[in-house]
Amino acid sequence: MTKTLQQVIEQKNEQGEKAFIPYIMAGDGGLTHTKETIRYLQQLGATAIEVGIPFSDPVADGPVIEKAGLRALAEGTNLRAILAMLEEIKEDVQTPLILMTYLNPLVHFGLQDFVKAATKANVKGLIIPDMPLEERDLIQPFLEGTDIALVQLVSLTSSKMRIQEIAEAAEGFIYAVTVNGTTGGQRDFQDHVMQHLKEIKSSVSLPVLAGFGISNRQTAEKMSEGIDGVIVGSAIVDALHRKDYDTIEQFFQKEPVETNL
Ligand SMILES: O=P(O)(O)OC[C@@H](O)[C@@H](O)c1c[nH]c2ccccc12
Repeated sequence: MTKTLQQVIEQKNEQGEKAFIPYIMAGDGGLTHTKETIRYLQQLGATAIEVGIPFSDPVADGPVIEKAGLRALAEGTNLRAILAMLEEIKEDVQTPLILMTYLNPLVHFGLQDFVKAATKANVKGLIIPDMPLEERDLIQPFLEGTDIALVQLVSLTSSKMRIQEIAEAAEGFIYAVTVNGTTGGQRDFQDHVMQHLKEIKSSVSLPVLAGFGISNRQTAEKMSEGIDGVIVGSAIVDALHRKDYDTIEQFFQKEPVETNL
């Protein structure tokens, strides 16, 4: 039996390392490129990889990811093709894959069919930012008995009570959103963000990872103090688009690797 997303993150932490989850947009540069990118990030030592499904109305996304999504859609990328591609490479990919998608493409695909296809493609986690906790029964019944974790987001404005509610339902890890707003950009984090992250960490048993606005190694290290790791999206998506691999590799401890990119 392969490890769950939560186990993989916990194992990383037990080794004294923070989890690092890069986000990529499926189909940006074409699906063959996405395939190679997944292999590359696995080789670099990503703890898991968050794979974004392009969508025309990405309400939580800032300009970098929105544009990447539009490029992917212009390439003709769709959910079915992405799942087929992931199934094709599943034998070579041990790094857990987390799909990040808005609800609309899933409903369009059919939720039950989607879960079946995602299970076949060995997907280990799911982030649906426009599906509030209260609506999770839309998909949760189909996820029972699979090892796909439905990851929940906690925001800066979530109350203690809300954090508790979310923590009870959450799986995999808690995604602590570090800004009020959309993905991307280089931010000056306020001190209270660190405090907020530590509070979340002290009130939940799942691993806590922070994401939104982390654009370099230094910020990644600072944000992960006292919690279990970070997620970086826009900085990775932008660097991949510019073929700037040094920027990507700065986030990893490891030596540079051979790549077909
Ligand atoms: O791009 P940033 O600021 O590094 O943030 C991570 C983020 O991109 C990724 O996790 C993500 C992309 N789209 C999302 C929508 C909602 C929640 C999270 C996401």
